Parts: sequence; structure tokens; C-alpha cells
Amino acid sequence: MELFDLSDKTERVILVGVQENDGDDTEESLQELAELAKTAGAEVVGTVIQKRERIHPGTYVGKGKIDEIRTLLNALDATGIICDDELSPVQMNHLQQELESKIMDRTLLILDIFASRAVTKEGKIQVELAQLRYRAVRLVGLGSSLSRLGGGIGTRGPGEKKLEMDRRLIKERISQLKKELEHVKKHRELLREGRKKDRVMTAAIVGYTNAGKSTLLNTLTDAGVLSEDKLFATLDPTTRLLELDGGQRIYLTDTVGFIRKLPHHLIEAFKSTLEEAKYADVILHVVDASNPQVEEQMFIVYETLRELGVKDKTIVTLFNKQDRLAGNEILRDFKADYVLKISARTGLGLDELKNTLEKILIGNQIYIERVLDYKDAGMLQLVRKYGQLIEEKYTENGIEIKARVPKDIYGRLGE
Ligand SMILES: Nc1nc2c(ncn2[C@@H]2O[C@H](COP(=O)(O)OP(=O)(O)OP(=O)(O)O)[C@@H](O)[C@H]2O)c(=O)[nH]1
Ligand SMILES: [Mg+2]
Repeated sequence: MELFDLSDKTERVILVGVQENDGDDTEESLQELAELAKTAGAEVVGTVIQKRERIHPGTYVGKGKIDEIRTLLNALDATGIICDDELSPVQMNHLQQELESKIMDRTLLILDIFASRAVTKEGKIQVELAQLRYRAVRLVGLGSSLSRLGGGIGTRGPGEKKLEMDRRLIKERISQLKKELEHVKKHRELLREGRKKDRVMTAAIVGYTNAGKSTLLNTLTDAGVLSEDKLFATLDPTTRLLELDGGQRIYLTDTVGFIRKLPHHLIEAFKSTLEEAKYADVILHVVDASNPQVEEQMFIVYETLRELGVKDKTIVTLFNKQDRLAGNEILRDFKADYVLKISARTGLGLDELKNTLEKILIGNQIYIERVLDYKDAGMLQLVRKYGQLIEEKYTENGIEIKARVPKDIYGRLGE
């Protein structure tokens, strides 16, 4: 079985999906797969959907469909197919034998995009780990054939040089990467603890890929994060401090976007990145309200958050891209504590968002009116540092203050 070296050519791919029951989201999922393929640099020349009760365990699609795909591959001069679900090693092997063309799946495609996006050390380690784990499983069924895979989609990124490695080497590399990842994870934990010590709350900006998360962070804080009309523009979390007009402060963390059928290996490898939401106090859920699939996307975001163990957070849902909406679409989110309409691009609704954040922050603090002894000036420092001093008056009884303080600071102020 020969695999193609496509590094110099544009890949021309046929997308293949299985519709297991009427009215499911196969078509939308394939549209998204087309977006992913384009993002990875391939040209989509055809789409094939098979209706069958369930995915064929041995060949993904049935025998007749395979013949149809073979004919299409020739007729359209296509270089390979991309299946919309993660293929088992057996399915991949059989399809390769039957079609003698390049066989890819949704997971490989997403891994490939992640590989081309990874910039930081942490991002690169995580992608390589996910790629190697994906490959390690497949090497079992494929013998050496996969390791002869040429360029093109599915071979990019940190994993590229490693293709010649046998399973033992892959295993060694995986454990080495895991160790390195432990280090970065510790570093991330330290940063998080530092923020916690400052008693500044954190909001994680989460949402479906391309919803406008980075644009929001940029508009609010001039963060200068790359925002693009591409899937998975952001891989690495960026945190910026947002100072509100009333003097309150909150950290905002932009994170990697979610997508349907997010590969299991990626979730595993990106756990520490994805988990930023778990340690945040507030979730800012950015939704692309102009996307026809908006409700499905919101559902997937909540499913992913649940898988990551993110719960009991204050949720602010932001129906973004209002500037692109023609009518007055009614959008609801029963999971959210606050729902706002915004445009991260034009700034519409962002004042209201800031007010909402202020309200949440104030709700987490305790209002105090005290007279501090002059010898207790240290407490005043504490209030200044971690809370918000609204008023201070120097009288003969002491320093009269009005302030808002975080709960744990309140405990340290005594009676
Ligand atoms: N019209 C309009 N476009 C927007 C708005 N917000 C973001 N966009 C566009 O949507 C695209 C995606 O924006 P990003 O900020 O990169 O989205 P993201 O959620 O960070 O995406 P990933 O990092 O890829 O998950 C970009 O082309 C933005 O310019 C908005 O309010 N209105
Ligand atoms: Mg982004």
C-alpha cells in the first residue's frame, strides 16, 4: 500500500460522513469539517453522506459506498478522503486497502490544525502528546505503513520528525513529554496562586471556536491576541487584568475554543489549558449569535465544560456579533446568571458587560464601615491592597473608613 507525499501539492479531498438517524446534525457537522479542511489548507472537491443505522465497524461506510467513493476519487482527481468521525485502526486500515488513497479523519485534521497553531512550549508539547497518542494506537494495526506517511495534512507539526519512531520510542517520548508538561502545569499553577494571593477574581472566556473570544479580550484590554476568522486561532491561554471604572479589578483569561467531537486525545493533552475555566470564578460564555448553529454550539460548550468538571460558577452568556444580526433574534440561556447582547468588534454592550462584572465582584465582597485605631494603620493597608477603599476620614476617634473587602480579608480585620 502506497501513501502519497502531498507536501508540495494542495490536497483535494472528499468528505465522508455517516448519518445514523434522520434529522441529526450530520450535514452541519460536515460543513464544519469542510471549514476545518480549508483551515488545514486542503481543497474540498466532494462530499458523500451515507445513511445507515450505525457506522460500519470494519470500514466506516458500507461496501456499496466504498465503490462509490472509489469512483469519485478518480472522477474528481482527489488525493484522499476525510471521514467525519475518528476512525479505528481497523477502519483506517481497511479503507486504505480498499481505496488506495490517503485516509484521514476528523481527529487527524483537528490535530493537524492545532499543530500548525501551536506557538508556545506548552502548546507544542500538548499537541505532540496528542498526536503521538493518536499514532501509537494506530501503529498497532498498521505495522509500518503509517510511519511512511508523507507530507500534507496529518503530518505537520512537532510530530513530523517522529514518524519513523517505533512504538517503543513513541512510548518513551510520550512519558518524556508528560514530564515536561508537568513542569509547565506547575508553572501555570504558580501563576494562578499568585493571582489568588492578590485576591483578584478571574473570569475565563470560553466558547465555541471562532465565537469571538480573543476579539473580546482585545477590545476590553488591548491584549493584542491574534484573532482570526479561522478555527482554533487561539491555543494558549492569555490572561489580562481589566480595571473597571469603579476601581474593581478582574483577570480575564482567553482560552482555546471548543468544537463538536473534540478529539479525546486533545482533551487529555490539553487538560491543563482547558482547565483554566475550572479555576476561574466567573465564566464568560461567548456565543456567535450570528451562526445558524448557535444552539447546538452552546450545547456543546456546556457538555465540554461538564466533562472538564467545571461547575457552580457564575455564568455570563454573551450573545456576540450583534452587528451581524438582521432582526431581533430571541436567544435564551437558562444556564446563565446573566445574559447580554454584545459585539466584541464594535464595542456594543461592553459597558453593560463591565457593569455586570462590577456587580458580580461587589457581590463577592463585604461592605464595611469602621473606625480604625491609628495604631491599626496596617489594617488600612490591607484594605487598600485587597479591597476597595471608598472613604477615609481622619478624626480624633481614629480613621473612619467605608470600604468593600474580600471575605477572607474581612475575617482578618477583627471586630
Ligand atoms: N461581525 C463581527 N465579527 C466578530 C465579532 N467578534 C469577533 N468577530 C470575528 O470573528 C472571527 C473570530 O474571532 P476570534 O476572536 O478569533 O474568535 P475566537 O473565539 O477567539 O476563536 P478561536 O480562538 O479560533 O477559538 C474574527 O474574524 C473576528 O473578527 C463581532 O462582534 N462582530
Ligand atoms: Mg481565540
